[in-house]
Amino acid sequence: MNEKQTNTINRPFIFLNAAVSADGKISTKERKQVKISGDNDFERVDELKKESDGVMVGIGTVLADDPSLTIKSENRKKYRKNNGLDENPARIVVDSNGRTPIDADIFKKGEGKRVIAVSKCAPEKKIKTLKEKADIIVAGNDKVDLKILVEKLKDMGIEKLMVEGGSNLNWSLLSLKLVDEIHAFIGNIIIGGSTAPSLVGGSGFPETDMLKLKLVDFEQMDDGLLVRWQVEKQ
Ligand SMILES: NC(=O)C1=CN([C@@H]2O[C@H](COP(=O)(O)OP(=O)(O)OC[C@H]3O[C@@H](n4cnc5c(N)ncnc54)[C@H](OP(=O)(O)O)[C@@H]3O)[C@@H](O)[C@H]2O)C=CC1
Ligand SMILES: Nc1nc(O)c(N)c(N[C@@H]2O[C@H](COP(=O)(O)O)[C@@H](O)[C@H]2O)n1
Repeated sequence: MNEKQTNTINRPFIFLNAAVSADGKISTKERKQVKISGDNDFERVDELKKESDGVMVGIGTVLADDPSLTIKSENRKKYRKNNGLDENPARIVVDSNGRTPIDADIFKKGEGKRVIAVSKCAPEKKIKTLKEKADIIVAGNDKVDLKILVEKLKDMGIEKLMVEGGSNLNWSLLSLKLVDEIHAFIGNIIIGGSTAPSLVGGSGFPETDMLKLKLVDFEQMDDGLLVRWQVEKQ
C-alpha cells in the first residue's frame, strides 16, 4: 500500500485524548495512572465519550491502569439510551497476544460492546475465553495491524473513535497517519523522568518527517490548558 492509499482508507474519524503534564508526560516512570487533571476535565472526557462510537486503548494501558472506559454521568448514559445507542461506546483493546485479564474492569463495569483486537499469534485458548466477554477482531500476523483494525471498526459502524492512549498506541496511530485530531489537557505539574511515558512514544520521527499540527482551539481549564490540534494531512 502506498502513502496515498494509506490516507484514503475507509476508517472512522479518529482523535487522541490525553491528560499530559507540563513536561509532556502521561504517567510516572512506574507507568502507573496519575491524576493530572481535575473534575472539569473528567466531565469534558465524559462528554467526548458520550459522542463517540468507540473508545480504544492499548493493552499497556489496560495492564497499567485497569480503566473501565465507561461513561460516568447517568444523564449522558440516559441520553445515549434514548437515542438508541448502548450506554457506553464500544470499548476496544489493542492486544496482539490476548493478554487482557479476564477480570479487567472493562468487562466488569458498564453495559455495551467490548472488542479485543488480536494478531494471529494470540493463543487459541485465551481467545476462546475472551470470546465469552468480547468480540474478537484478528488483524495482523504478530502485532495488531492498525490499518486493518480501523477499517474493520468502520465496517462495524464506528464512525467516531476516541483513543485514550497510551504512549505506544498513540505513536503507532500517528506514524501511520491514522489520527485526525489530538485533544490534550496540559496540567500544572512536572512528572519528569526519561523513562516516564510521554504523549507519544515509539521510535520517533526523523526531523524531515515530523508531523505538523494546526491549532484549532485552546482554553484555560482550572490551572491547566485545554488544547485541540488537527493533524495536518501530508
Ligand atoms: N494521562 C493519560 O491521559 C493516559 C495515560 N496513560 C498511561 O500510559 C501508559 C501506558 O502506555 P504504553 O505502555 O505505551 O501502552 P499502550 O496502552 O500504548 O499499549 C501498548 C501496547 O499495545 C500493543 N499493541 C498491539 N499492536 C500495537 C500496535 N500496532 N502499535 C502499538 N501498540 C500495539 C502492544 O502490546 P502487545 O505487543 O502485547 O500487543 C504494546 O506494547 C500507562 O502508564 C498509563 O497510565 C494511558 C492512557 C491515558
Ligand atoms: N483525562 C484524564 N485525566 C487524568 O488525570 C488521567 N490520569 C486520565 N487517565 C485516563 O483515564 C483512564 C481512566 O479511565 P476510567 O475512569 O477507569 O474509565 C486511564 O486509563 C487513562 O486513560 N485521564
